[in-house]
Amino acid sequence: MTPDNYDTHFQTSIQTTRDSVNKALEAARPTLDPREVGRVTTVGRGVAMVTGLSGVRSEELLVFPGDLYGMALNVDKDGAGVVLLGDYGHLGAGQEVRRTRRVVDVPVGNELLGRVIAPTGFPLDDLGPVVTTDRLPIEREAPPIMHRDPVTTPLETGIKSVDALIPIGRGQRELILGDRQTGKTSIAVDTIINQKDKDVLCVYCAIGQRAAGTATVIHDLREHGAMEYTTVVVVDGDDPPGLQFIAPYAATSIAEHFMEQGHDVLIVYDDLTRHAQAYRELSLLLERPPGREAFPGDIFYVHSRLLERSTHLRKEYGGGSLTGLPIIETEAQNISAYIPTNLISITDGQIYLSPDLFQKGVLPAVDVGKSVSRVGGKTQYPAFRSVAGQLRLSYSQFEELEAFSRFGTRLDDATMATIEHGRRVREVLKQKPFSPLSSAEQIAVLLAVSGNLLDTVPLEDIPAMETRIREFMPQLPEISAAIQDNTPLSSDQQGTLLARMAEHLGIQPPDLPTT
Ligand SMILES: Nc1ncnc2c1ncn2[C@@H]1O[C@H](COP(=O)(O)OP(=O)(O)OP(=O)(O)O)[C@@H](O)[C@H]1O
Repeated sequence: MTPDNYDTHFQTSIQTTRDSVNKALEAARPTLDPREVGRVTTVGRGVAMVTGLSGVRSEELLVFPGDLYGMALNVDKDGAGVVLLGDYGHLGAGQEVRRTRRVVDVPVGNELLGRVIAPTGFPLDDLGPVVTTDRLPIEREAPPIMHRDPVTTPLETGIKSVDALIPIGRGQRELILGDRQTGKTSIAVDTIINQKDKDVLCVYCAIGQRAAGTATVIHDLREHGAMEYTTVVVVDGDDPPGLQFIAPYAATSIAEHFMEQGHDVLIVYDDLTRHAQAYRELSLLLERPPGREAFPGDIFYVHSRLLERSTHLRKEYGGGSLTGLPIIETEAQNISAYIPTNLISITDGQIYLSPDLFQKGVLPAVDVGKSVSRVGGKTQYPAFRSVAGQLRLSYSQFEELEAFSRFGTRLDDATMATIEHGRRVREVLKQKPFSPLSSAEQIAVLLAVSGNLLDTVPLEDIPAMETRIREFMPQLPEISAAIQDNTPLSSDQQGTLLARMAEHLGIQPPDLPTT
């Protein structure tokens, strides 16, 4: 090697060594990952107080040891009150807590259809992990008023007493309330089952229910093929109150994602009484001042900001809709208690289920007098309205007359006829669970009873008559055509339909000429 060559070789090897030393230094340099770490001071039932996190924001997600997450709810200068979102048995004072700088969010997307998940997105079925590309925060602003359109399309429940007397529209919020075991869940589940082939996606959110009750609902949905278009969000009564509190918000974000893609969506909150109780528990533990019935002062806001997210979006914003069916359990039929009155004033109507009617076997036990739908009437198909328009009024009048007749008063023939007719209407409105009727079938059956066709039929034969009318439906295509054309049934058309049904049933209708 010449001295020149030697020099070049030496320089190159020095450079190589320098490069590798630099590389090694770079790899060994500690990366600074600033983390704000605080300490737990106390742990209560489902809440923890933490200090040392000066920058923590309200509703921020915090991480505790053992992969336990919490949501900061009370933030003040001395520390933060945190709602725990998981099993907190291992947590104690002095343990570390870290900020995440993000809010609580939930996976969203079509992958969730058919799944049963916790409000955190954790799978509760045996279908493997929930893998979605999108996530949304659980707390989101409701769509602004300029993004909203009037409610115009009916949401068919398949339940005669609801569709005929208290119709619901897509984008409406209709409260279902009643004492325990009066059939509240059944109405909601029947409505979900009736959305099959109607292009409506559903989210059922069980809050604080018995595990057995929720399992039955999921079984019923599976059995009737409704899980294909439904997501179930479950939080048990035994779960921490923090999880119960976030559940309806998480479920709404899942539903909103479908709505923003242009789908019509139905969400059931079963039930918001448990949700209010969980929030009351958290608020009392966080030492917030109690108000009426010991609920915190912002309980109205908690529910209104949830239900404001139900709406019908304008076409420019996707045209989807979110119909909300919140459920509330009353105590001793007291619908003027704090939470029921709050929700009655937030929603666009209510379906009240009466324990008295339930005991008498009038099922579903819908109390027509105390139920109302403030926007759904406008969405009813014109063909439906032409048959059921007067039904609500005449049914209420019948109920009054019937109550009066119990005093043993002697009644004239016309009044007796009205009562007998009303009894048949009531019999027709009875319906078993999981037996939804299409709108056309409902119109035919209601036409038969409102056209006095069934007045001579004994009460016990009414269900059989209804079955025969439904079987006869394929021969009454006019009804389906009127629904499709959005036209009412003229009195001539009604007369013809009644005559054909009378002939099929072998009944002499009172208003048709005898032959
Ligand atoms: N239309 C109906 N016909 C016959 N039985 C019904 C009808 N609706 C509900 N039931 C029965 O009534 C019982 C109570 O129904 P459901 O569980 O829906 O009531 P709930 O008010 O939601 O109860 P909870 O207070 O436990 O939440 C159930 O056994 C159900 O099968």
